[in-house]
Amino acid sequence: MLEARALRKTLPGTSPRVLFDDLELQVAGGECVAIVGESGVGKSTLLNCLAGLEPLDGGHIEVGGRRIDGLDDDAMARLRREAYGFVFQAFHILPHLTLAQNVALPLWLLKQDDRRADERARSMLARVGLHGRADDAPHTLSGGELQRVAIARALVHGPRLVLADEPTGNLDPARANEVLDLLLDQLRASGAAGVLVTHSRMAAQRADRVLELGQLRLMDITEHA
Ligand SMILES: Nc1ncnc2c1ncn2[C@@H]1O[C@H](COP(=O)(O)OP(=O)(O)OP(=O)(O)O)[C@@H](O)[C@H]1O
Repeated sequence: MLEARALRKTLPGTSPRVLFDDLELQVAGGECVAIVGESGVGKSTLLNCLAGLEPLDGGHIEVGGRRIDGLDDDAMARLRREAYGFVFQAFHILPHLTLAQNVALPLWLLKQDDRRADERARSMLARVGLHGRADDAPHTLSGGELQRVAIARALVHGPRLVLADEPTGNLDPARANEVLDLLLDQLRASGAAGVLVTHSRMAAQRADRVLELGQLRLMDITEHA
């Protein structure tokens, strides 16, 4: 589902710094890998490169069989809308929209019929345990509940790849566990590939594989995580 080969990224500046070189990453559909590593090592930058939001110096990336390198900005933006789901620590839930409207956003961007988008958003909210809250405003929800909304929104359009950056960073351990269970269940059910960047050992251990970014590559540390 995700194939990244020979990725190279250098940070520009007066003294350019190589963040990764000859980096390989393959993630199958329904599989979730965690990426860990010291602060500043380049985890979020790698996620941005996988999303086509930051340029690479070399290598190639395929998502659902489509190469993303070489796509122009419009084609990349389209592919991102269709094939990607994003979950971030800060939720990015829009305060003036209801929960159902927030979850329906990816479907609106794909120009789906409003009524059908609303139905799918509501059914997705029910799947993440927020049945009956679809017409509520985001400010009435707790942090854990908001992260459930973010997961519903990331998956509502059936993406092939879900990128999550510290999705449990601001939640207490019990809530973090629940949110992770939900994310992993939904990934497996939908057959999407998941890449989860995290500092949390607990979160990393829940993934199918744990990869550490260090010395410019990803190393499989699943056995030691
Ligand atoms: N736009 C940019 N221009 C220059 N340097 C940047 C830019 N964005 C990030 N960096 C640098 O790139 C390095 C990697 O940052 P990145 O956020 O990817 O690390 P990280 O591993 O995700 O860190 P953390 O775990 O602290 O979030 C850092 O040294 C950071 O200062």
